[in-house]
Amino acid sequence: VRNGKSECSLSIQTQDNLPANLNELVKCIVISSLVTTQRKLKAMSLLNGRNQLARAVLNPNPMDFCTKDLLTTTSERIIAYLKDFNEDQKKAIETAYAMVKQSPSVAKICLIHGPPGTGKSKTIVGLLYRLLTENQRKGHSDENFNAKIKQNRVLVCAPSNAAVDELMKKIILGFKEKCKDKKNPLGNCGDINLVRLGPEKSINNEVLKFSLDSQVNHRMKKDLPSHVQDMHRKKDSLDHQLDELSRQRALCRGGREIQRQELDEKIAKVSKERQELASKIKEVQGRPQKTQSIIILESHVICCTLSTSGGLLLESAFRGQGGVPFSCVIVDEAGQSCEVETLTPLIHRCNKLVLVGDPKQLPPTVISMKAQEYGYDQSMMARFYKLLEDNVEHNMIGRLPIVQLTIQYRMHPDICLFPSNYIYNRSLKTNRQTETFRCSSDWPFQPYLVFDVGDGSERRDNDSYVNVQEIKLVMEIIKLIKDKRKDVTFRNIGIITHYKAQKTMIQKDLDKEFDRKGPAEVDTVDAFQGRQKDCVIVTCVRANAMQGSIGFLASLQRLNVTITRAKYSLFILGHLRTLMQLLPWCFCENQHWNHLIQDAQKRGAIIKTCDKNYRHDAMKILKLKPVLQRSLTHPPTIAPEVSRPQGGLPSNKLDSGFAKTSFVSPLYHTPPDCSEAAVTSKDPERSPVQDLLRDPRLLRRMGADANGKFLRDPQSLSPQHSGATPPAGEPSFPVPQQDLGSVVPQSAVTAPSTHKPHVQCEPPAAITGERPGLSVKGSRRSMALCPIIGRRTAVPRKENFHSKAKSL
Ligand SMILES: Nc1ncnc2c1ncn2[C@@H]1O[C@H](COP(=O)(O)OP(=O)(O)OP(=O)(O)O)[C@@H](O)[C@H]1O
Repeated sequence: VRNGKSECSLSIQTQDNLPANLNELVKCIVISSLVTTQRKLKAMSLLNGRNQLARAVLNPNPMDFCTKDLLTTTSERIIAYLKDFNEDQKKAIETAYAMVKQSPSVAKICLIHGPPGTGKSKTIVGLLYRLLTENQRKGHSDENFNAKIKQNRVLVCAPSNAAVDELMKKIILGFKEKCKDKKNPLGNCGDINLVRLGPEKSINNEVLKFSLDSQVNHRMKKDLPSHVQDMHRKKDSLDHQLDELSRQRALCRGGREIQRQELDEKIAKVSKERQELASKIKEVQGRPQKTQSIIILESHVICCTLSTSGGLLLESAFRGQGGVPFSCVIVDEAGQSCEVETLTPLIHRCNKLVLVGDPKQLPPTVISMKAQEYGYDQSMMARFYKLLEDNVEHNMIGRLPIVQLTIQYRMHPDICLFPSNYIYNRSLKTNRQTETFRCSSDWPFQPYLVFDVGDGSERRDNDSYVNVQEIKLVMEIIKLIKDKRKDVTFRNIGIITHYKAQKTMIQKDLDKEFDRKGPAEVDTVDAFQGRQKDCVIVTCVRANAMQGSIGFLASLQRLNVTITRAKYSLFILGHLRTLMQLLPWCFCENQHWNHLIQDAQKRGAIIKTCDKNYRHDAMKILKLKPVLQRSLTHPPTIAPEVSRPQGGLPSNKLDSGFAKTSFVSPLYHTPPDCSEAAVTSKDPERSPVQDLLRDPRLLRRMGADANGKFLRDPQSLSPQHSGATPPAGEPSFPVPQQDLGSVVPQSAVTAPSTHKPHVQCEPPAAITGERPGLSVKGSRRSMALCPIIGRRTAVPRKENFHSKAKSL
């Protein structure tokens, strides 16, 4: 600090396009740190020499993955503990536990696949409990919590700080709750020792007291003589003074030159004093490295980002200790980290890797198209998953060696229905209690509706898009929700849009309407990954029936995250003709939205609307009169014991008198002036693939002859999911055909045209370089400066946890 100003020296090397004798000011922007990249490089270069898992990672075969058949003996106490878990979760815990208990020299990987809300974090906590408590009871050395080398130390990582912190909150709650003697806990987190590595500024306040730095500070201060403690207090006070002076300096604008100078001088003086004091403290109390190492060695669970696990801190703490420092490495959100990032914690030579995640949700964010071409945006978990699925398909193995979590605790069953059938091969079921809560009459709104905003049109806004009509409808819906439920707050409603310009405009309207106390949070789908809201409104924006391109909206993973965030109500707003248009030049582009819309159509969940009816049509989100209400998805079924296949409870049992209207009322008929926006499908029973097969160009591309006979396997172009929306009448969609007429009259139904002229088609997102929440131009600029961005900065997820975590 010189004259009250912070200065730093930089050495800049140029590629000779700047004159060497440049005397002008040069503006420098820090684009990114290379630390993470260096760690990834290090992990790759060390992989072969250090780790027996290397072969399994590079050239995996099914034997490298552990299966459910590994049996372990379980104590009464563990059996009692596991009562809180469902069967899948128990299997996952037992499988991973058995793997860790195998000889440390046997390299093995355990894959735990958990669709949205299926309790991945809960399962990790259960696994940690299983691993860390067994030995304590048997009087092993781990009972001594000061033991330098833990028998059972676990490294828990996730790709982002936010994800690590969210998981940590659950670990803390889980272990504190199960502490044997709460008044005399054996560790700093119930009966275990827990530490969070990483810079304090990136750690969530709720878990900050477990950070390595605060534990080091606490321990060092505690053991210090009183005069050093005084020095610490003095330093804290100088910090405080500096903050205050800087604040005054920032406010001192205009022509107050003398005052500014005085403040600058004071700041310089206090800074100098603080710096000298800090050096003195270091001198007298010694370096914190030793304390850091002790805390790390004493910890049972070490939590950090994948990148931090490759830092020098862990390496130096374990140097000279001998043996492998961890009994296993657990990676949460493994579907969201790049391969090389996932390699990082393996530098510690641990042979047991547990990957927990969902490759069917958003993959790692990689901006560079080139990097994407080389598969850099594919996670290790996704690669393993594909390989194992291929093995099953080719009968090389009988079943997938992946533990699947299949019971979800988040969504209303009507919301869960489509993702379960289409994305998760009909395997995702709703926990019965969750179903009862979600269908409760306390919640006055319908669970699942798709609004066809037929008169909406997209407008380019710089490098993004807006759709003003959809915004109008969003506002009508929000106003209605707010009107009906005064208790609905910012935390309860999420508005998801894929376009920055739309987000900004909605935010402005919300601020205006609700005086900045907006009842909803607006953001991109990427920001919502891992989070949930009571009600989610999706505005799709794209409405370009002439071109049909929907950009990055088309990705199945993005669609999946978009439609699986809501607990009670999901309202999707879009221009359905654009969304379901199957493009002749890119068969795959809109196929997923096409399926979603066809499914909604079969379930009678589509509401066609246009400008003059927005307010009126928004009312249709209200639940129906009890006598007329029925599940949109299923007739009543007898629920099996724990959970049952998708479909709401017969809502007439539960819904109360909030209703204003009914699905069979004329309200739901297409108003005459909306006919333009008819939802299109020639034959609702015909699958989109069948429709496409009529197009000779597509037939050729799919390897079929003019009669539609396949010359090669059409699977490569057909939806990759065997759970694709089945034709009406199949058991999973038992809505009778006549239901369709009550919402969208059959007469309005026409086929999506696959014969648009090629020249008018906009290139797909992959070509335009579109990125979620980024402007097109912005992303190109980023590509030039920063070829690869491995991680998005995630926003804390799972807001429902906050209230509990406050009591930590
Ligand atoms: N066996 C269970 N019994 C009761 N509730 C459960 C069970 N498993 C999970 N839950 C609840 O389901 C919710 C979601 O759990 P969790 O956060 O662990 O899921 P997740 O798979 O990590 O979610 P996400 O998809 O957001 O990553 C939590 O409120 C949790 O308490």
